[in-house]
Amino acid sequence: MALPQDPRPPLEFGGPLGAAALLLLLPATMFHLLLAARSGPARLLGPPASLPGLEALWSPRALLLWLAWLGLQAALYLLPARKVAEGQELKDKSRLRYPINGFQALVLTALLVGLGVSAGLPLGALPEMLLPLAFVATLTAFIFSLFLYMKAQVAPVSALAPGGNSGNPIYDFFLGRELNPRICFFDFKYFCELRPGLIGWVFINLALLVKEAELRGSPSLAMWLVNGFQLLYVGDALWHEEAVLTTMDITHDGFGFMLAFGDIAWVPFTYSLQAQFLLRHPQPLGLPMASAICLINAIGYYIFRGANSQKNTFRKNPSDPRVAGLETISTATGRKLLVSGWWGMVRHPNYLGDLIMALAWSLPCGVSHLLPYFYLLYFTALLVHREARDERQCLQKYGLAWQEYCRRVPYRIMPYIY
Ligand SMILES: NC(=O)C1=CN([C@@H]2O[C@H](COP(=O)(O)OP(=O)(O)OC[C@H]3O[C@@H](n4cnc5c(N)ncnc54)[C@H](OP(=O)(O)O)[C@@H]3O)[C@@H](O)[C@H]2O)C=CC1
Ligand SMILES: CC(C)=CCC[C@@H](C)[C@H]1CC=C2C3=C(CC[C@@]21C)[C@@]1(C)CC[C@H](O)C(C)(C)[C@@H]1CC3
Repeated sequence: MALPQDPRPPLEFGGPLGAAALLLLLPATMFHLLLAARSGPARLLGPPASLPGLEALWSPRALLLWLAWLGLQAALYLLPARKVAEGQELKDKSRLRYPINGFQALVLTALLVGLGVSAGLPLGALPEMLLPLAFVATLTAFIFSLFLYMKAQVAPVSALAPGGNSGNPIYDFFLGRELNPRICFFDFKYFCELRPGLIGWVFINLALLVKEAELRGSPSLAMWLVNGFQLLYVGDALWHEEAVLTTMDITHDGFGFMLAFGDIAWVPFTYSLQAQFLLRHPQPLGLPMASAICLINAIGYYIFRGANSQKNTFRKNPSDPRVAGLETISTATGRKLLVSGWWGMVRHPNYLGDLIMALAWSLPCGVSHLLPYFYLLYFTALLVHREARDERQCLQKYGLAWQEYCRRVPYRIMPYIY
């Protein structure tokens, strides 16, 4: 493994051509999945049974609902927070401050939706609006990314992200130029990463469950499992909201189309694919199988949470008794790397746990269709690519110490396999 010599970051995602292709491919894939999930054959591969006209995509009601949703989440973000956390140190040695009130936003949204439903709000009508909602979310992502691109023109150089400033407008629009774009205390990237899309995902799932109950008398066991597992995942992310401040997205990546579209459109409309599939393709699921799937999800969650918490605790305070006994290697930066505990098993144990959970989310959908396994396939590709990006950055940051870590912990994600 050679240490990188060139201080300019290499172009990622296939450079400008790859970025241009992804700008079209990502929204096209999302619409393909939405259409496939509602079609009889539910084919992942191959063209959808029919293409929607503009009237199926455009709806003023969907636009209003979407704007109200964004407004509500922005208002909840601005409410007084139980804690204000500091982010990682920036290039100019300053630290940004972030409100920790994401879980509170989830609970308040649930209360408001509950009140709305008891006042007659037809939650079961939401599944019929998914297509136009996804359309306005995509439009919003394009317009918002354009705003972010222009905002970066007037940002100081110290506010720019390490990548995303190649000079090629398509590449930079896709990757994002500014690291932490914000207006006053309102941080756009942090807000989008955890609020409208992630919370929206849970309520889309819930609406699909309600619709299934309307259609068939009660929700199926498979639908309960998918809703429960994904609610646990989102609730966990918001409960441990502060931990997102050390992820690659916040500390390294600029905020451009990739993350804006990913956060506000891709996450709610493609991560709810299993529940969308189950609404139109009910699957029988017995208790023994359901228990086995719950066990798989629990194992995945145990590894995911254990690994993420161990690293966060260690990064916050290496002398914390929960991590003080773990073996470490020193690096030239003064920071240490864990080489025992979860991080001594593979170099990305948190990815392993996340992938096991992804499998558990698809299994309730049976094995008759490939479509509900899209998340598992896409997520494997995303994490393998993300792992390679992270390794490159760590090698640059930690040099020989990282090489020593790779020697001591040879597997990346899956022990003895990868
Ligand atoms: N559901 C989804 O769509 C997605 C979920 N995720 C999940 O998000 C979570 C966060 O992932 P991500 O941001 O990619 O990265 P990680 O949380 O894995 O963080 C990687 C960083 O951890 C630090 N690190 C690496 N090895 C060690 C070690 N041995 N000891 C101490 N520190 C170490 C390094 O940063 P430093 O040394 O600077 O602290 C490295 O850059 C994961 O659980 C992932 O599965 C991610 C993407 C999408
Ligand atoms: C294909 C495409 C548009 C890619 C963009 C990728 C984004 C969808 C993901 C990048 C990193 C993410 C994270 C989460 C959701 C998906 C995105 C935005 C996350 C918020 C999910 C919940 C986890 O607990 C998490 C907080 C660790 C996680 C952070 C990274």
